[in-house]
Amino acid sequence: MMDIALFRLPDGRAWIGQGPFESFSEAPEGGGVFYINDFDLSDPQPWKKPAQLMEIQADTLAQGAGWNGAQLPHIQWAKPATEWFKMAFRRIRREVLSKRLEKMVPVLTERGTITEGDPVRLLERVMTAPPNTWGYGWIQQGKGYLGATPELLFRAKGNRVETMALAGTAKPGDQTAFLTDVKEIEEHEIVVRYLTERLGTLGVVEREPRGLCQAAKLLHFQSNLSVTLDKPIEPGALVREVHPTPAVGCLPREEHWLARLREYREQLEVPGFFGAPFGFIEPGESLACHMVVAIRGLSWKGHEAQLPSGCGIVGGSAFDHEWRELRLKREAVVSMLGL
Ligand SMILES: C=C(O[C@@H]1C=C(C(=O)O)C=C[C@H]1O)C(=O)O
Repeated sequence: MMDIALFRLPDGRAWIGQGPFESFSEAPEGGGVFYINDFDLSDPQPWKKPAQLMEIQADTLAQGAGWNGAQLPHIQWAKPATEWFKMAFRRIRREVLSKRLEKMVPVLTERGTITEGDPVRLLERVMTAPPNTWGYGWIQQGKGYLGATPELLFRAKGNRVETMALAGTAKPGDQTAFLTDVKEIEEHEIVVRYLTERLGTLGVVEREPRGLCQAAKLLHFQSNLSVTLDKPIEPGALVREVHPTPAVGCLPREEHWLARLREYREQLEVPGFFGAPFGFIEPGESLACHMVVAIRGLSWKGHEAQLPSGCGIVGGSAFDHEWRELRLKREAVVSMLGL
């Protein structure tokens, strides 16, 4: 099967690209190109232009993807162990309480075995994922990742850039308590402050009041921000400017702490796609660039599947609460993918 990239907007419009893909270091003119990288932005040529691009709908996906007889997968999940994560959690919390660090997002990965079928078929579920999410997928021979994320890194068109702070999590039933939860608000406002400062160097930033986002069985705080750029910036350069935000990274976003974050991610064997930017520039007249944060998804290599989830740790975080939040996030993915 050819390499495949997929991107779906919250309004349902979607595109599938079939390989071979040509790689570029800067977004090529004319759009119709995907941005695919890992969390560390290690690919210097992240813009991937497919040999063939098709705008698709949920019911025309199979035409674009060509299943070749692939069946829906069955995955047997193993319960994740607590030890390593607990150690990372304690160390991060200690750094936060000593006021050296404000926030960091460690990631726990549940692992599974694909006992039958092919995960490529899960693209169908990505196409019909709940509203308020962006679907993404990148599939190569024998490996890939896909998901539906509620988190926009930015949307850019001309000199106008829109973004959101999305952080702070609860179950929909816990809404009343959530709205006044000091720890969740702090976790969220750290991200707002970060984005305001970062984008403030590019133009005048406007912030909407903190609101709620309900996406796929979870509730988050969401604050929309926008900026009118003083001068144009290539979207790949804008990624480097803002990624990783403290919604999936750390604050301060200094090399010292980023190195520590990478260390935890390696120790916990977090798949590289998780928390990475994933994007698409619309073809034709529009040329709108959509860049999202690849969370709420799974990855696989051969018969091994990985299901990561992360949680922001601040001074007020308690292990049992965060452990539950990690589980809720993974359950939301499993349910969205119908696994
Ligand atoms: C890291 C994840 O989600 C991020 C972390 C959140 C939080 O800590 O409250 C909320 C939304 C996302 O920014 C995830 O879904 O795994």
